[in-house]
Amino acid sequence: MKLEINNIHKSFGEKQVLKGAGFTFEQGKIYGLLGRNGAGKTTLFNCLSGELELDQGSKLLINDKRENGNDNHSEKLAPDDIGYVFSTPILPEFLTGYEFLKFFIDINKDKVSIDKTIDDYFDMVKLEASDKHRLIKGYSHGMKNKLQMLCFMISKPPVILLDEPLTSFDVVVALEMKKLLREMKETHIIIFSTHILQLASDLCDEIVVLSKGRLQKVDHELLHSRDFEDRIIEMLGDEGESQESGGQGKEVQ
Ligand SMILES: Nc1ncnc2c1ncn2[C@@H]1O[C@H](COP(=O)(O)OP(=O)(O)OP(=O)(O)O)[C@@H](O)[C@H]1O
Repeated sequence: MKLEINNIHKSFGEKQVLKGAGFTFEQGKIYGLLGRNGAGKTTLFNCLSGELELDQGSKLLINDKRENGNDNHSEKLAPDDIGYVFSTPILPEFLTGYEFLKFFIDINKDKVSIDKTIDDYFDMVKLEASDKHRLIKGYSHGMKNKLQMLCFMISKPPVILLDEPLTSFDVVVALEMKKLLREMKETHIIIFSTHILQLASDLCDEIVVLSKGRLQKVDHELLHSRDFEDRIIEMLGDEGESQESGGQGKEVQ
């Protein structure tokens, strides 16, 4: 399975944020999306999730399965294909975690593993028994993110977007979530935005930089090299070069 985005443009009034962003994201990998403040990472996620209309461009989900004699079956990315973990989680605060999850499981009955109970799901993200029956309103940011992650483990959308989620987790939970994401990547396309370079090099299989409205892949070799941070900072600071580069998934070495 692949997510192919082509020539995405998005402006707010006079401000052009995405200027022909293109890239192919593959199942089985965690992609780290890096970019300066205001580069357009959230805008890109909102365009992918359908929160925002594209001004121009396309987004296709390509399944590598044989259908009607064709090897690849591609279709427009639909909102249901996306699981979006917001940096500020949006959840019904007037319900308890347990009530919310029960409701979510009920409306996703067809997708739920029958061998799992609500408590099993809570155990998967290590949410304390005492917290399950508390109102979501009183949950910490990290606990709300965990609940969002649980929703995607239930509804299993093929593409998961995470907008700086791990920054709100304590070290123990962050480790658990990293483990979870590594397990989930086999069956999903996972893209997460972060400003923490250490986290990106530790967790991600590929790094993609959003600069001047376009996406650039960072050479895989660089990911675990000693020059990684210096090179990324150079790329993020090098506005002129990225504007000239064309950026349709261009690899930076
Ligand atoms: N709804 C909107 N209306 C007008 N301008 C917007 C809107 N959403 C985003 N922008 C502008 O688009 C640009 C990109 O914003 P975006 O939030 O996508 O950046 P970001 O890379 O996620 O930034 P950060 O790392 O600081 O979270 C910013 O200049 C922002 O002010």
